[in-house]
Amino acid sequence: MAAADEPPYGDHRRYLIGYALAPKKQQSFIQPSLLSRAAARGIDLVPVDPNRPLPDQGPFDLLIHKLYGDDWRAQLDAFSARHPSVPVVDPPHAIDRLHNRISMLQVVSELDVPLHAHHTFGIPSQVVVYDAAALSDSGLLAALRFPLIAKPLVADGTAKSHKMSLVYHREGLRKLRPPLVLQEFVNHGGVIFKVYVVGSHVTCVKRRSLPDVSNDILEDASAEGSVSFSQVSNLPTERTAQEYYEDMRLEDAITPPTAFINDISAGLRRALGLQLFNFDMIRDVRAGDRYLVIDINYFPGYAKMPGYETVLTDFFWEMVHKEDTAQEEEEKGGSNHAVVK
Ligand SMILES: Nc1ncnc2c1ncn2[C@@H]1O[C@H](COP(=O)(O)OP(=O)(O)OP(=O)(O)O)[C@@H](O)[C@H]1O
Ligand SMILES: O=P(O)(O)O[C@H]1[C@H](OP(=O)(O)O)[C@@H](OP(=O)(O)O)[C@@H](O)[C@@H](O)[C@@H]1OP(=O)(O)O
Ligand SMILES: [Mg+2]
Ligand SMILES: [Mg+2]
Repeated sequence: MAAADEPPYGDHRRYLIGYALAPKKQQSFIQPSLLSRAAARGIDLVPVDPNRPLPDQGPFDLLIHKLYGDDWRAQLDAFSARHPSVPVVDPPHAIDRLHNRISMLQVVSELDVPLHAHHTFGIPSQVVVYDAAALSDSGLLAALRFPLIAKPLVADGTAKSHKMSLVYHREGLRKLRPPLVLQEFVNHGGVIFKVYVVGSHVTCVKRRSLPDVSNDILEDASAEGSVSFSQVSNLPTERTAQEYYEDMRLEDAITPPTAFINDISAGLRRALGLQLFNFDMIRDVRAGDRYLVIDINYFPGYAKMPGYETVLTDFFWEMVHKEDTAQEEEEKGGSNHAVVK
């Protein structure tokens, strides 16, 4: 991999990267520190205007995006038809898979990853519920053990798609609004591992998560059947959570081995066909070194990743030079080139 300050092969041409991001994302991701880091390596980042024909903008050497909808999809198709050699990170059809919480995690179960001596991974048991009638279907629920976490089936970045409920008892299911996924809540010591993937780069950080659910809560028949939340910090059981966190030190949680995380990341990157994503992983307290992937997000909040400016700049640099190398080979009448689109 190229060092961060390696000169761009002595060529002084500049590269233009177009970004298409929602205003909130643009605000968090496009920091002056990223712009200057990239500029120092000959890369300029400019916003695209999604309301103007995309093929007429630029000319770009690379396009990155996190926008949804048919209009945007049509824009990207038109762009790729006009500029077939310009990489679009990432392909919309590959991103789509992350918009459904079943297809999102299905890929984890199918991963082809080398075996690690002590560490294993998987996903929590879960079922999809399409209508309210299914919520009282005992056959459907037989496969699951309470507590459950109910998540909207669709994960499309809307506030609604982040609204979840922790369900302690069967009665708690009545308030829920399908379509949703019922997933077993797995006690994990209140720490989540967020693994950020940027092409071949992988960074794992620890974050606070929901506290473990005690047997007392599960056995308390008078307690609420469910509580809803959309941000862990906004839990209704805030006091309890706060007390819990006082006893828990994030630094004490042991990060899973790097090789293990890297292998899962590489497997996911290959299987998903995506370059920019993160996934959330928890360690099942019942099962030693068993880890469960619970969520995968497209183009997450990279600005929260330590050293994100360098990591992203390296990635951009590789992407635009990959294209150069491929073009040179084509001009030489050489081999087929693999462009990530
Ligand atoms: N099966 C589970 N067992 C235990 N805790 C869970 C489980 N699933 C989710 N959580 C907790 O709930 C939080 C939210 O769940 P999840 O990550 O699926 O939601 P999200 O809205 O997609 O999050 P993000 O903001 O990362 O996109 C997790 O960060 C974790 O703290
Ligand atoms: O808000 P941030 O920038 O930090 O990023 C969050 C991102 O929101 P944004 O894309 O609107 O910005 C979320 O995307 P949507 O599901 O809502 O599409 C999701 O990917 C979170 O997991 C990210 O947080 P992280 O996982 O990195 O902690
Ligand atoms: Mg998550
Ligand atoms: Mg998510």
